Amino acid sequence: MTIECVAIIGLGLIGGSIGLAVQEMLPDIATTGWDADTEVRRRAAGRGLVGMVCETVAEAVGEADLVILCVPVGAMGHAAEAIAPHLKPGTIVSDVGSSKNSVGAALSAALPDAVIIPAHPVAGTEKSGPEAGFAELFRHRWCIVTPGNDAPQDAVDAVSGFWEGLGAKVEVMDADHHDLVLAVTSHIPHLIAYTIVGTASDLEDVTRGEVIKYSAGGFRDFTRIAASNPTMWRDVFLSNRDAVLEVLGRFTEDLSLLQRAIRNGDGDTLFDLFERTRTIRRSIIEEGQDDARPDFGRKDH
Ligand SMILES: NC(=O)C1=CN([C@@H]2O[C@H](COP(=O)(O)OP(=O)(O)OC[C@H]3O[C@@H](n4cnc5c(N)ncnc54)[C@H](O)[C@@H]3O)[C@@H](O)[C@H]2O)C=CC1
Ligand SMILES: O=C(O)C(=O)Cc1ccc(O)cc1
Repeated sequence: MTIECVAIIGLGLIGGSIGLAVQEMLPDIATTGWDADTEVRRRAAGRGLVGMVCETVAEAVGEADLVILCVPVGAMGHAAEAIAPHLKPGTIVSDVGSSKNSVGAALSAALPDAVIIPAHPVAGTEKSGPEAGFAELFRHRWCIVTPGNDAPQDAVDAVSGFWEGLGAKVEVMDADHHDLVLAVTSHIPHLIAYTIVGTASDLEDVTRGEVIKYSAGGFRDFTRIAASNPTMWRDVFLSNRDAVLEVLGRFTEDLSLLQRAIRNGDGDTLFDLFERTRTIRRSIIEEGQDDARPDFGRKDH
């Protein structure tokens, strides 16, 4: 199955990065794009995020062999309904949503006859919008593909090959497992960051100026994550509710154990945990997965 034309719906950080990456790394594939926001379309055209920014969704997807929905998870169903009447037969529809179960269900409901191959590039930043995209975003990063049981293998291979062409490493997984893994590695860490930054800003005896002035590395790192797109992350937590609540339950139990250890002066419990967690950080650095920004995340950096 050859992909000659890709349509990107949603021209923000991820859609824009895909558009730039295809033009740079897969120049034989034509790119079209559309965004519901007129101003985003104008800025996307200005940056040349895709070969042609279209004024209608029909124009954007009509010739596409692959359509990739790059909108917030809560908007995937609407975007799928908008493209539905305009697809040519055999077009593959994919997405980049950070949660996969609910998105897969929304796409199947809106596009009962389409070939749907959901995917999630596990690469991003705290930034959003058409100015935030860059072509190298996916290089050396994982992209998880979550096809349904009846998905045609040639379409799975086409989507996997597409992501590999953008420099990503591909793993195929079922959507349930994806959602549990990402709850641990991405969704709960974001929730923790949002919480601690909120807690700091609510402390009555510590001024806002002091929080900013004395923000040592730890708090500063949390503020980067807590600056992430509110619409996108609201949708992630609402859509991956079950897995997030499952992992959050475990997390709060573990936090209570640490609370008790501190109260009891139990240094061994604290030390043993901190020693164990340090090895995880070392493994991430050895894997070359330590930063999402350009020029990072490579062993040769
Ligand atoms: N930001 C990140 O680091 C990552 C995000 N993702 C996923 O990628 C998707 C997009 O996220 P970003 O690019 O960061 O967001 P973004 O906010 O930068 O871009 C989303 C774009 O979608 C447009 N949009 C919203 N509803 C629409 C609709 N119904 N039809 C057409 N356009 C519509 C918005 O106008 C906006 O320009 C989300 O589902 C997110 O979960 C996946 C990996 C990383
Ligand atoms: O900026 C960061 O640290 C991220 O975690 C980016 C990110 C956000 C959402 C995803 O689904 C995947 C990656």
